[in-house]
Amino acid sequence: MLEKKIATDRPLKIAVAGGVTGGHFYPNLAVLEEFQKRREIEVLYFCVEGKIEERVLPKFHPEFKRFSVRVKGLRRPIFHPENVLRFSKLVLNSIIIRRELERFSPDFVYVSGGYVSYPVALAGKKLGVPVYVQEQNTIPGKANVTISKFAKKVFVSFEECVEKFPQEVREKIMVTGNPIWAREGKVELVYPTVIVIGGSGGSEFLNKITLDIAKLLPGVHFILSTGGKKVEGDVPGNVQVVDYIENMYAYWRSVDLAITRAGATTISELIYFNVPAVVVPWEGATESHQVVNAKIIERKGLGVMIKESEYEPDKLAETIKQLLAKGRNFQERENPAKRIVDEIERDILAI
Ligand SMILES: CC(=O)N[C@H]1[C@@H](OP(=O)(O)OP(=O)(O)OC[C@H]2O[C@@H](n3ccc(=O)[nH]c3=O)[C@H](O)[C@@H]2O)O[C@H](CO)[C@@H](O)[C@@H]1O
Repeated sequence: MLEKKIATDRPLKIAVAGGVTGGHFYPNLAVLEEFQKRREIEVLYFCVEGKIEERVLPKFHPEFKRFSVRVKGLRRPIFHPENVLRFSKLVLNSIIIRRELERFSPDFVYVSGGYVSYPVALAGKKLGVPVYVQEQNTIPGKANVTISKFAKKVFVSFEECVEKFPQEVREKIMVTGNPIWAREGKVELVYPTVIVIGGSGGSEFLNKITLDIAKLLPGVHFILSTGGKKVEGDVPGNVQVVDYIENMYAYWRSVDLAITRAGATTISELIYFNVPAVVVPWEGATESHQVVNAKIIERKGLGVMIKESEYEPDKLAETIKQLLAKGRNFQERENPAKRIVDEIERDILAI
């Protein structure tokens, strides 16, 4: 089928969904900013009420239109009684989303998972515009697998993700890497500084081990992002506690080491900015995907994975000393956002 191509001299209209957690949201921001470097764009971002995208977007991109949906994801296991109400709300929201999308009339839809991605992608399909879906993890989320069946292209971050999609969609998959939100900038820090990031929502476990380790390593400065989670216990003088860091790209470039959970986007950022790391996967994540993610850091020789059950303060302090002694080989790679934007432009623009 010969598709109508879009003229390059008018703004591109992009409908976007993906958020709730930073792991889904920041890769979208990276792609939108890459488009913005190249041409004028108009964006309608479908946010989930009260979540990260609703908070961060207006600060960095007040020019983007936003539409907030009040929704909660379905509970696992799927036959949970509360899901009856949640499912009805999803249906109602789907109708509202479709109406908003028609009104905006996008050139294409771009989604990255999380619970509004599916209704937005489906509405895009019904409207007859191309739908693109991006997966951050090694194991794809259920919504993304469903969307992949009618998507024009599927962008994945890791090679091992391809075989997790049904056979019939594999030819639409491109292994691009996970787009990185990498604006310009660095921060001035004392040497050595270790940053602790428990994903976008923080981690009580990482909060706890930071306090232990900081006592054992008084000469090391720690920055602990709690994601708003409580820090229990006395905070030593060498630990700086913050609720959330809005300019992570500047910190990734400037720290000497990171201690993190193994969310896919965090892992991709560690690799992109080449940050030595101790990675402690959250083992409750769906299908233990964080353990799979964490192993990538080991394979790349960038750091070590420690499981919660294997944690011993003295051993971890020793590992940190060794990684710090090795130093940092700062190096930025090509941003996967470029490959994704190149591909979409080739598809839809009359160039
Ligand atoms: C609990 C949960 O559902 N976790 C999932 C979620 O996690 P989560 O949102 O925690 O995902 P990631 O760890 O992958 O990404 C966190 C993002 O937030 C940013 N950040 C974090 C702290 C901070 O202070 N400032 C800041 O900007 C990081 O730089 C990164 O861009 O999405 C990931 C990607 O789909 C999944 O792999 C995770 O398993």
